[in-house]
Amino acid sequence: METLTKQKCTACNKDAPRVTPEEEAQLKPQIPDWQIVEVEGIPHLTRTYKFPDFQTALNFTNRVGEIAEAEGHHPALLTEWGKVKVSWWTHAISGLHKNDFIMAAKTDEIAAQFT
Ligand SMILES: C[C@H](O)[C@H](O)[C@H]1CNC2=NC(N)=NC(=O)C2=N1
Repeated sequence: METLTKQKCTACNKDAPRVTPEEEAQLKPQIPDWQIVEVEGIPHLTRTYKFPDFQTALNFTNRVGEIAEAEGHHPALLTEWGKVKVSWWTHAISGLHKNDFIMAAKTDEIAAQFT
């Protein structure tokens, strides 16, 4: 099974396929520090990263924004002093798509550059 970080997002519309439980079980081990949480009935992939200060948190936020723009797939970002909460889900299908797993893995790659 291909590494998530090497994959690109696909354009999503309302008919895009949600990840199946089997796919989720196969993909989730590549993003072990992420949680799947339901928000208003919609599953989100979410993780909170810690940073030494606000400026570093903001720099990370902007880097995640850059890859979101590059991939055409966007997160929810809550940037606070010393931490950033990142959530990925696919609005078009009100659920989780493979794109969300790809972007969570790419988010981890960016975070690794801040350690
Ligand atoms: C037109 C534009 O490509 C779409 O609205 C994209 C933008 N980014 C997106 N990001 C996410 N997370 N879900 C979407 O459904 C989505 N749709």
